Amino acid sequence: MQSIIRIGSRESRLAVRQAEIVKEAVESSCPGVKAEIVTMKTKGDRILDQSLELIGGKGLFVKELEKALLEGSIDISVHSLKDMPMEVPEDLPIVAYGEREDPRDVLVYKPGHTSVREGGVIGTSSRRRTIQLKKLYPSCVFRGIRGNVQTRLRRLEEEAFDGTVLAAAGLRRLHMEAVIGRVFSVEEVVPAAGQGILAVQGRKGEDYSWLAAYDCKKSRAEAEAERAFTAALGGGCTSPIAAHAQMAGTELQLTGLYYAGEDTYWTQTKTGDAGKAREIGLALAEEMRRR
Ligand SMILES: NCc1[nH]cc(CCC(=O)O)c1CC(=O)O
Repeated sequence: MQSIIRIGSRESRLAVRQAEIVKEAVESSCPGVKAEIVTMKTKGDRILDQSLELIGGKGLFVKELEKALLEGSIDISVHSLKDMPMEVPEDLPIVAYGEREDPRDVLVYKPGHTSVREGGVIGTSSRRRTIQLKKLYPSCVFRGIRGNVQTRLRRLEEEAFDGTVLAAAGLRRLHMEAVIGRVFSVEEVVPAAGQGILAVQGRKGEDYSWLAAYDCKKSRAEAEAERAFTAALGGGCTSPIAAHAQMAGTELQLTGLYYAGEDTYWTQTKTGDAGKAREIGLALAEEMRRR
């Protein structure tokens, strides 16, 4: 095994922090192995003035890193699983899943405030978050706010936003829990497939046994159920599909959110054998589509 591992990452603070989490895990479980982080700017990071859905979707955050993996300039790359397209190239599979951080969405208030005023403006570019928050804040207006965590918090402070929705996981990894105003339960706001899970992408056929200690079987099962559901309903790009799985013992419970158009949606839960995570995802998608 080579003793210097190169970990590819996007340049944002959150992305680098996530790569560091994997670096620390690998270095501590494999004595003698050192890792270095190689950062690159992706198209998704460069184009901030347009909706992701319009410029090409989630793939924009991973393409540059996939090219580097294929060329061999990095050995693995670390991503938020939530940002990975449902179809991963066959030669660049996900080779490990991190233990899940807090999967919930949170609301951050404008500095100095403890609520969102009646008729206030909530910043989010996510249709998944918008349709669910409209029920909780029926008087509010929802406006797009792209950019990484730091950019969004700055815009919340400087622009006409009363609150913004972020993933708890990102804030916790950055040790920024202090900005959290309200935490939404996974029933109030069903998270995106993979939210809170880190995905390590690698090259097919390569020996990644040094990641075995990092790989989390529970995250893998939950991710497979959530991503199978989302992929089956054509999500991941423009439709606001949500899915959240929880594995306990040998059981896995999956809640899916099905979007029927014009802000109409419903949720449904299915439980089954955790060893059949993908099948649960596909079956729930089928049941919800037929309803
Ligand atoms: N789209 C950006 C993104 N991708 C993953 C996370 C959070 C970390 C995670 O879900 O693991 C975030 C930030 C956010 O939604 O607030």
